[in-house]
Amino acid sequence: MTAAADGKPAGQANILVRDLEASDYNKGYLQLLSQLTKVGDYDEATFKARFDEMSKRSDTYKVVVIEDLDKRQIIATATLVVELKFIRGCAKCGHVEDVVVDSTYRGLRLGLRVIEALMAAAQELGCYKVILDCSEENVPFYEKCGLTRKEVQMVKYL
Ligand SMILES: CC(=O)SCCNC(=O)CCNC(=O)[C@H](O)C(C)(C)COP(=O)(O)OP(=O)(O)OC[C@H]1O[C@@H](n2cnc3c(N)ncnc32)[C@H](O)[C@@H]1OP(=O)(O)O
Repeated sequence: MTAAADGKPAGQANILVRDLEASDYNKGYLQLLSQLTKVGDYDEATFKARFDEMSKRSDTYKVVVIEDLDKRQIIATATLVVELKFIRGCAKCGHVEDVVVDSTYRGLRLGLRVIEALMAAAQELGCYKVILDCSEENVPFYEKCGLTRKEVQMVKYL
């Protein structure tokens, strides 16, 4: 991705779609996530410990990122969590979480790219469906990604 002088992206992207790496702590991964929600204040060792826990469960967690190779910056991410079920012959259900594209890179189909990557991973991992919760305003985006509206979300914070 070449960025124009005003900071807005322009031209063809020099990007890489790949799995999250521990070194992405230093490429703005948490700053990107903070554009989605509160991340909290913690150091690199804490990030690395959580990264290692997730890496050990690679059949359960898949975190996809897009790196701007010129800036060495993480500009998009999404996470797949695979739930093991007893129903449907011990099926697996994929949950998409924590989808965010850096505000200066939105509208460049990078959101679509991370969702496509997760859908491919969900298929490879044997999920029979993929579900997610989102705001009303993001429904058109997910419809463009091939999902359809179903049921409602409920929550209780603990
Ligand atoms: C499960 C969850 O995590 S839900 C949380 C989702 N994340 C957020 O709300 C964080 C803030 N928002 C963002 O990071 C981004 O706006 C995202 C992730 C929602 C979308 O990423 P982008 O890279 O901007 O979207 P992208 O360019 O891939 O859009 C794909 C298509 O959806 C359309 N689209 C994207 N957002 C919207 C929208 N809000 N309303 C209507 N259409 C939209 C685009 O126009 C495009 O259509 P096209 O194929 O006809 O060109």
